[in-house]
Amino acid sequence: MEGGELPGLLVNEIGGIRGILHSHVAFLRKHFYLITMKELVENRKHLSRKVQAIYLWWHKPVIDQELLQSLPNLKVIANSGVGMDHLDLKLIASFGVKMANAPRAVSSSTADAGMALLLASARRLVEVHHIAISSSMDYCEADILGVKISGATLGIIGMGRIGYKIALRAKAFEMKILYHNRTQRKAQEEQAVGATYCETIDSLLQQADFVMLAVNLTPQTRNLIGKRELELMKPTATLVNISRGAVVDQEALVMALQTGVIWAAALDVTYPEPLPRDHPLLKLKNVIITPHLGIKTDKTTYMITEEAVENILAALNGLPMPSEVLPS
Ligand SMILES: O=C(O)[C@H](O)CO
Repeated sequence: MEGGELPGLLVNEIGGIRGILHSHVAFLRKHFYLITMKELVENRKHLSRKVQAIYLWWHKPVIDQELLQSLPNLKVIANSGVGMDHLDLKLIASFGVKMANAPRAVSSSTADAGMALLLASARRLVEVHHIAISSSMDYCEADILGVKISGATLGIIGMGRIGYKIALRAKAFEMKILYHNRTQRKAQEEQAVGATYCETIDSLLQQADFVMLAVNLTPQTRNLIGKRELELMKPTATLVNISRGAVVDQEALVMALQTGVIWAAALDVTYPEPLPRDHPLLKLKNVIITPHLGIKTDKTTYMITEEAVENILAALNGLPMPSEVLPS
């Protein structure tokens, strides 16, 4: 069955490690004739002309010149997340192909994940879980003392949708909120959560008990937090990263955590992902690492697919796309 006149949608695979979720297939098939990369490779002559859209799941399939050249009717690529750092936007645009991300769907869950990491790190949940399930349950109270959340200062770097949702959550936890935003000051958001704007990242780093990274990865934010920045942080502070691993100089971070320059780190993102099993970050007690958990809830992933479909259909029908991303 070829889906009648439905437009062809290329996906990496269905299920598996880098495939769209089985639970989304029926919904996608209402609108598209689904083609997997394997099917495309096996039947290029027949299928390549059918592909009008690509839905990227966990950055797959890889979009390169060869793939773009092989799909003469491709009109739009939708990404299952907000970060587009894995794509060469200029290359894609040069083929006349539009692009979209999914900012509406991802922000709440990513902010939840950031807050979960902050809380887990502050109260040492992973360490105490291991104590609780160990046979002896012997521990010295002084060894599991954490950081009090209410009254502590959170510094958010990047006050976009996700940064703002983190601020809303932090307000409910009675935290003092500082933020820095590279492009513009966010007066409305500031007022809504009682946040204080820091002109410079340095001043935020010096004051915060928790630093939350919520920026996109761009050439300007790569290695934004290096040795110098870590040394500006309080020795009692925690770094939480929910953006991209490459925003932090990981070697400098390892050193800072090993030598007590900062107290702890909680990372949803690293480079590479996953880290090699012998990576020093995996050996440190003052680090919590989650495997890019941000969007991973049943409802969020479904909403992402809905947002992708909305964008693809708009592009195919010549309508404005709700979350179009233009090359900068
Ligand atoms: O970019 C995002 O929205 C998440 O990191 C998932 O890729």
